[in-house]
Amino acid sequence: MRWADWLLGRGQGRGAVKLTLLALAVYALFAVNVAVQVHLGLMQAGPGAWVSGLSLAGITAFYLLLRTGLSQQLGGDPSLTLPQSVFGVLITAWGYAIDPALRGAIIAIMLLNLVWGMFVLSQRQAFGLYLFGLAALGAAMAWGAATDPVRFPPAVEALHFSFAAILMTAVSVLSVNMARLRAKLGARTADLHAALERIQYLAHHDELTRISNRRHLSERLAAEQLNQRQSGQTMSLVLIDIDHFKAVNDLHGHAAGDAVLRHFATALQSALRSTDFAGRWGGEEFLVVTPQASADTAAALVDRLRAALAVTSFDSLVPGLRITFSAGVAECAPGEDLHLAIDRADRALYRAKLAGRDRTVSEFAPL
Ligand SMILES: Nc1nc2c(ncn2[C@@H]2O[C@H](COP(=O)(O)OP(=O)(O)OP(=O)(O)O)[C@@H](O)[C@H]2O)c(=O)[nH]1
Repeated sequence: MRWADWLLGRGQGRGAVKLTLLALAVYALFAVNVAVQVHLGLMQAGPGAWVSGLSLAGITAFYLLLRTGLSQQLGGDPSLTLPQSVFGVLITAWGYAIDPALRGAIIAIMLLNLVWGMFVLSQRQAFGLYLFGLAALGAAMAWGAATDPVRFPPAVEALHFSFAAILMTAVSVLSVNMARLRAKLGARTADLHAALERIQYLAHHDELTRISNRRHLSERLAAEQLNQRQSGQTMSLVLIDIDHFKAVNDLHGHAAGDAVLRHFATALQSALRSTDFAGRWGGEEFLVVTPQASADTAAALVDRLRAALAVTSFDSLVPGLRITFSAGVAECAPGEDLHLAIDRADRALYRAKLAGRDRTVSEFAPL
């Protein structure tokens, strides 16, 4: 709805603008009430106009700060809930001090000031606002009773203050409890977000090497195949298998084997171009996908990895340990069944192993 957008804006602070408009409506009705009181001779015109005018001007200023987004630049809480509540308390206490005709409504208005921040203020802020409201009302009543005991009979003021204190304390207990609940809920939501992020991470990554797992690779591969259909270009797949890895485990222990896998995955990631992606296909086997690349381009990537691995030292794990790998490269034509291409890469890898390991073999699609 366009007029609603104009009134409330479209940004993040829409909720706060809405609440401030509600406050503006309350103060406008309050001003109408004051005007009726003045008309009936129950209140003096001067103080009535001052209270209504200042409260409307103040809340309008808050509305403009929120609606124009200026409140976001002021730092602190962009909804300006605490300043608005403090303003409400001050204007209420001051209005009472200049004309006690507001006596009938004063407690209700003070309570409204406390309730206003219930869904935003922290426990400390809610408690502080309560003390401030009590002090401001007490000061207005005490000042009136001391300076004008005819219009502010001390006994009546004391009685009203004690009613206000009881009700404001009760509302403040509710408000502080609400803030505590909100804080708990916030912490729980943050925990859930963190858990969800962790689950999403684990769903896509191999826990040991921190690179993509087989599930994520398969998803990306399927997406890449769609791109490939549109571009009509060949992509290549490379299956890589670390040579004699069982011996690493058997001779140096499973922990050393794990560390070798992590080192290997890191070296593999650094050898990739920005468009390539790789992951752990299973055990000591890795799959590299090179979009828009021929088998020769993919083999060049494998050469880079072999060169990087040749200068990678595993001495910190096992002194003198050398790691080599075998690779099978297969081109995948647009629209070709991915499984067939992976099978071809697997066959090429097998041939590389048979031929003596530490080498790359390419297998091309049958014509
Ligand atoms: N440390 C460790 N070892 C693993 C992991 N996954 C698989 N392996 C081991 O990897 C080894 C694979 O051995 P094989 O399939 O016999 O192959 P290989 O010894 O590498 O020999 P070739 O592939 O023929 O060169 C097995 O000993 C598995 O236990 C892992 O996550 N951590």
